[in-house]
Amino acid sequence: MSITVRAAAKINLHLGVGRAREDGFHPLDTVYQAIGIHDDLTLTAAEGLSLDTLVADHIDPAGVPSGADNIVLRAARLLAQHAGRPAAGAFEVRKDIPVAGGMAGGSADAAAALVACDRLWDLETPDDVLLALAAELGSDIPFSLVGGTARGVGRGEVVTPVDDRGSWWWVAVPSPEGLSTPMVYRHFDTLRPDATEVPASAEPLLAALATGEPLQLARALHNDLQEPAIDLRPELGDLIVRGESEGALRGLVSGSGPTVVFLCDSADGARATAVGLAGAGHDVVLTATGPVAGAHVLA
Ligand SMILES: C[C@@](CO)(OP(=O)(O)O)[C@H](O)COP(=O)(O)OP(=O)(O)OC[C@H]1O[C@@H](n2ccc(N)nc2=O)[C@H](O)[C@@H]1O
Ligand SMILES: Nc1ncnc2c1ncn2[C@@H]1O[C@H](COP(=O)(O)OP(=O)(O)O)[C@@H](O)[C@H]1O
Repeated sequence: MSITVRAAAKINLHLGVGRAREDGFHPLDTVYQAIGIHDDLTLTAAEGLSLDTLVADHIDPAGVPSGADNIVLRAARLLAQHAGRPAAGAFEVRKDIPVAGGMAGGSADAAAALVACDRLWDLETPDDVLLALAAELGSDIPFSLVGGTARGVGRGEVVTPVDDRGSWWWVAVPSPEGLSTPMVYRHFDTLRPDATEVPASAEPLLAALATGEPLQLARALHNDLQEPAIDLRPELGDLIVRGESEGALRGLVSGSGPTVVFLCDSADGARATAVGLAGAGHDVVLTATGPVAGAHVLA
């Protein structure tokens, strides 16, 4: 018996970051959107626990831990422990989400693992319990379960779906080398010693989202981690300028980077931007729409 669960990449349309809390995490006011770049996880009944990872051509397999450090196995163990049963099953993960790219690929896999184990092991875990286990594993993981477009507060783990009237076209350009999330947050602390306790509010972004107008959304996009990410990787600034000159409405670093996403006005606009960026020498250029669903079982 086996089950396949699909989980999506996320981008942050708004990422307001406040001064670090005593526990080291930063208070956030963020708006996540799940977009159509996916990892698919298949779990097959087996006695032991195992993991096989297959990656798309644009992903370096060396970046994905193969053993107990993989967040898929950590998620399976956490749910098994909670349910008081052994963690058992053979996982196969097909990755298309850039690794260490600011698109929450690991979080998507963890959310998919929680959903797959819950089904295969017949646990019927209540949603609030699954969300709490997800938050224990990582700040972005509750959103990977929920999907769509949602506001995240706290350290990003307290997630509420929001009104989104649009169907938005995105072009995503990953970098060959990932960027460490803790490193980018630490660099934020260095560059912004004056950061306020309360992060920049997501309200203007939410108002733009509700209009369904790409130009309004383009104007409202905001990411407090963009400055530290560009300071660590100056070429990201050049990439944003290039994409905007190829017709995108606005370019933005995705989360902690280094993936850069471009909002386009239409399918044609996205195609033209993608062709322009490929012509400028970017080997990997992905096109996607959002919002899409959170972790869900494929029929
Ligand atoms: C920056 C964001 C924006 O959505 O995403 P990515 O760019 O990584 O995808 C998230 O805040 C990443 O969330 P996630 O990757 O789940 O982080 P966690 O595993 O919980 O934490 C990893 C590390 O990031 C830092 N961290 C994370 C969240 C937060 N609100 N403040 C932090 O300072 C801490 O150093 C923490 O030890
Ligand atoms: N299943 C997984 N997929 C990707 N990365 C994983 C996975 N499990 C653990 N990791 C580790 O998590 C780190 C962050 O990965 P990822 O979630 O892709 O990036 P980001 O936090 O930038 O969104 C990776 O560098 C890798 O060491």
